[in-house]
Amino acid sequence: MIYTLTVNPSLDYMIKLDALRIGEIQRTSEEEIIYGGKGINVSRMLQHLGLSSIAYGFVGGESAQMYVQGVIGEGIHASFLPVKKGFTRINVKIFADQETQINGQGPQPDATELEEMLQRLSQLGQGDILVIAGSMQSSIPDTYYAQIVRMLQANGALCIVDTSNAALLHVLEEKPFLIKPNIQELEELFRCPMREGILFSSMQALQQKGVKNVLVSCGGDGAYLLDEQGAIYYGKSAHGIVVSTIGCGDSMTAGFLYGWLQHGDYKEAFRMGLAAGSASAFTYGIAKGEAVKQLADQIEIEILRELDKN
Ligand SMILES: Nc1ncnc2c1ncn2[C@@H]1O[C@H](COP(=O)(O)OP(=O)(O)O)[C@@H](O)[C@H]1O
Ligand SMILES: O=P(O)(O)OC[C@H]1O[C@](O)(COP(=O)(O)O)[C@@H](O)[C@@H]1O
Repeated sequence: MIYTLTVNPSLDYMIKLDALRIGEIQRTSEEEIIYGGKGINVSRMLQHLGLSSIAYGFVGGESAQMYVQGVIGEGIHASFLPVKKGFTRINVKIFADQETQINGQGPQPDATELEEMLQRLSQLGQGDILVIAGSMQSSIPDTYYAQIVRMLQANGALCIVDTSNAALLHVLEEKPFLIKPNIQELEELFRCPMREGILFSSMQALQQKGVKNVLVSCGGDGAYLLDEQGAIYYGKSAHGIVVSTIGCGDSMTAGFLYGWLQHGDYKEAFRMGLAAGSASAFTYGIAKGEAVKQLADQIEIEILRELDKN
């Protein structure tokens, strides 16, 4: 079974403005609430591609009910733990001449609540896949994701992680199956701009720590994959009219997982990841499965380095 974990889900309040004018009272021209958060977006894209998953996470306060009902209403299997302190955050996504995002803090799980989640996750084992995605609230130790990956991999489950900064650094030590930083997150991690040569050596440094596959997304510039056999691929994004880039990374993670489960091949997984990311860029929200499959044929992938023969 596939599981996703979103420790800090969000009601994504998507609003359209002609232009964003700081310091003024403005009225929206369109508005919508999307039940967001990185893991949930992964579950949603998997569902659109025909794969079911169970979404775990923490919710809190009065916004929790709206969130959980919204997610379940979409047919996503959700099992969220209530947190006493704080409320499920509302992330404001402004579409004007540019995209602006203001992400909230979210509910603060305490030690007992964090332990309860670990108990729940400890049931996963051989044949299960957990996708952990998103940032963590300040009450959660930086080592929490690493602790989860250690426990699950010892049980025989496979882990995919999309996070950044200290949480990502700790996770690397546990050698997950896949990480998917974007280029900015990689630059933050290595504290330097990622020109091509540096990018490859950085991806290899991450793999030397034990991560099997490193997928680095670069927005409209496509993505790079270093697979577990040492091959490096570059894939271009598809061309189209960009509507919203929110959820592109999550779509890419889901597409990659889908492609890998379908074909057992990293290049095909990469193709589906790129197609899913771009399809969501051309959609307001997470793209439908049909749109992803149509784009997959147009995705061009270059092999930059062949497989390691040793
Ligand atoms: N402007 C865009 N045009 C086409 N495809 C895009 C665009 N932005 C993102 N994508 C696709 O989605 C993938 C993930 O996007 P990215 O913005 O790098 O992720 P994240 O949301 O994690 O920052 C990219 O590698 C690309 O395939
Ligand atoms: O957990 P974080 O890093 O605060 O991000 C949460 C936000 O990320 C999203 O999942 C979108 O993520 P991506 O654009 O990186 O795919 C939003 O739905 C949500 O508001």
